[in-house]
Amino acid sequence: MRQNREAMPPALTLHALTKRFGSTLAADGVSLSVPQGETLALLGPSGCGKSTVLRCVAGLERPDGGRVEIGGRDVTALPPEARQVGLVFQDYALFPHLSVLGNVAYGPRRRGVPRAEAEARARGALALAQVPELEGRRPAQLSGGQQQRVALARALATRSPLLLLDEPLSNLDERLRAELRADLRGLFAASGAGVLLVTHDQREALALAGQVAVMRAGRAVQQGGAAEVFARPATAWVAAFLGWANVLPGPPGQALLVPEAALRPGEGEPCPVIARQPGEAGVAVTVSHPLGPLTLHLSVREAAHLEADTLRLDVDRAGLREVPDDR
Ligand SMILES: Nc1ncnc2c1ncn2[C@@H]1O[C@H](COP(=O)(O)OP(=O)(O)OP(=O)(O)O)[C@@H](O)[C@H]1O
Repeated sequence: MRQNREAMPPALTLHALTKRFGSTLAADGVSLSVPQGETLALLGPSGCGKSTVLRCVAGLERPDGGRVEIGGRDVTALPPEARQVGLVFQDYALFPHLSVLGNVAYGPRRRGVPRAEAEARARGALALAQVPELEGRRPAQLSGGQQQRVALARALATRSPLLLLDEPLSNLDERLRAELRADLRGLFAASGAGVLLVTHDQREALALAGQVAVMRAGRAVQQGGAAEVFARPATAWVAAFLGWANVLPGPPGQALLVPEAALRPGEGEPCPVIARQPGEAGVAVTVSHPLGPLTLHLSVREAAHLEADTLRLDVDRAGLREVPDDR
């Protein structure tokens, strides 16, 4: 199976995709690839161009330059309906006058699949999204989380080789988001589709995607395996965006990345504690260290090392990395 997949063209390839809105360069030569059956998260702060890239892939925006290939086919000039993609946006956009089953069967029906077959596919997709019991309801009779599952089922029912999701969990409360996040990865795998997922949420990217592309001001600044990108950010800006607490000034033009794994509380010289914040499983403390202010999370047991207003802290210098400071 795996060999077959590798021999197949990627689900999606972008070559130097560029899109302007007036003087805003929303996408600035973005190149990336989503292998068959894999999920790539497009991750970046608000306004960096994530949705623009996704909309160009879907055919909802026309790029000013570059090429979009889906399954090895150049679709740059094709209208959305000819592109074979399943779309899930943050506002669901279900048809209010159709039942859930009608909504989910709509895609295959439009592609000429006979009604019985389209409804069978829709039921299969609703089962995958774990809401088969909702098929007779109208969208107005669904909760936000249910609507989002139906929107996912609708995208799955198209059996498109590429699914595009724009902040699919952002309208849900924290509990529902955690619940659906846990299901999505399995759902993506079961679909076999390539998935391009837009999110500004680092945790969501890490939980859902094997691959990550970090975007900043229209450009894809770092791409790779999700764990690798999080563990080895290429620049200070990427590290800070990914939530690294300790990005310290380095030699001119450089920053020093200090992973928490390089910090040894309870060893070394006493350092003054300059801030402390209770967390879920212990306490986050910031100490003044000769390298700069360092923040670390202490378990309840490690917090025993805190003495009055100091913490002994040793830094394993072998674990530090210098990267360009592009902040
Ligand atoms: N239709 C449009 N007309 C003019 N400018 C636009 C349009 N769509 C997007 N932009 C601009 O292009 C840039 C990228 O927007 P985009 O929506 O792609 O960012 P994003 O990363 O998806 O942001 P968010 O996370 O806030 O949704 C922004 O500066 C935005 O204001």
